[in-house]
Amino acid sequence: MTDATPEFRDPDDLRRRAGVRGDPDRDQHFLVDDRVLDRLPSYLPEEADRSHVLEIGGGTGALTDRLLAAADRVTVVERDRDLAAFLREEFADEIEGGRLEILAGDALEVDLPPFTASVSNLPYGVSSEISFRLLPLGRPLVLMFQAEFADRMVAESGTAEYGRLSVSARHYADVQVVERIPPEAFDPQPRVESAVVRCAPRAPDYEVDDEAFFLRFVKALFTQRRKTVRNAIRNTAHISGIADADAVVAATDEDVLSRRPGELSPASFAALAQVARGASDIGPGQ
Ligand SMILES: C[S@@+](CC[C@H](N)C(=O)[O-])C[C@H]1O[C@@H](n2cnc3c(N)ncnc32)[C@H](O)[C@@H]1O
Repeated sequence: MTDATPEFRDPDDLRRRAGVRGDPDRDQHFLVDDRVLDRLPSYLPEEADRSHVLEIGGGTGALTDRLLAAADRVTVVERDRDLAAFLREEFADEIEGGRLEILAGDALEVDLPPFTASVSNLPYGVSSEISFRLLPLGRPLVLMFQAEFADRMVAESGTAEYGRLSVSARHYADVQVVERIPPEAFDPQPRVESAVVRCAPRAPDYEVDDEAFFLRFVKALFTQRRKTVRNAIRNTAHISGIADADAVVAATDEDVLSRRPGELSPASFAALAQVARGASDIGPGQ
């Protein structure tokens, strides 16, 4: 599996052999900086199970090559049929040896295999949807995002970047920006800086009986981020499904009600959601 001095395929050679330039309109920004490519697998938590690593968006395979050296098995999901066909040809030996599988299809739709970890340079247009497909599965993830998205994901309460994304991601994992990547590391270059986020799964330090309600409630309150929590609860009852918003307000401390949603920690949101769930008109499991 691992080699003391592994020789990896050159990213420029891969693109030449694939005969593609990369289409930004199809979220195709290929990593061409070898040092960045080398580092990505190393950001997995040390204890991560590397027996089956999932890569979303294989492109021309520069990262796939590194993942094959770091993992026992790799599955790649690639939506572009031509790129998927190229990967099958380029990595025919690895596929033949049972160490690599290429799934041609949309990562939002394909059945994902039971992977143990994922390292992916994500298609930025669907970063959020893919992340929230992966995070609930409770596996370690190393994901490349637009830096602005990554900053919102890891933001702490009380900061301008803190929002629904920060609370929802932290519900599933400890999240941390491990490296910022300049546009020059890609070809074609994205317009903005990128960042790598490590997601280490763990149970949250609070209890929620109804996860779907909790996430919907967080989403609802952040649609009113400039309002007080009191008004946000009242104004968004139709989104969160609360039948009696006044009862939720009456059961909540003034200290919480007078703050803005962006000032509440994830645990405070969870406590509030537990109260609100009791006053919601949606039956369990719905
Ligand atoms: C940012 S590129 C990364 C390519 C390669 N892993 C690299 O690092 O050079 C994203 C890749 O995802 C593919 N892609 C775009 N949307 C996708 C989707 N919904 N599902 C799966 N792959 C997708 C693109 O064709 C592209 O190859």
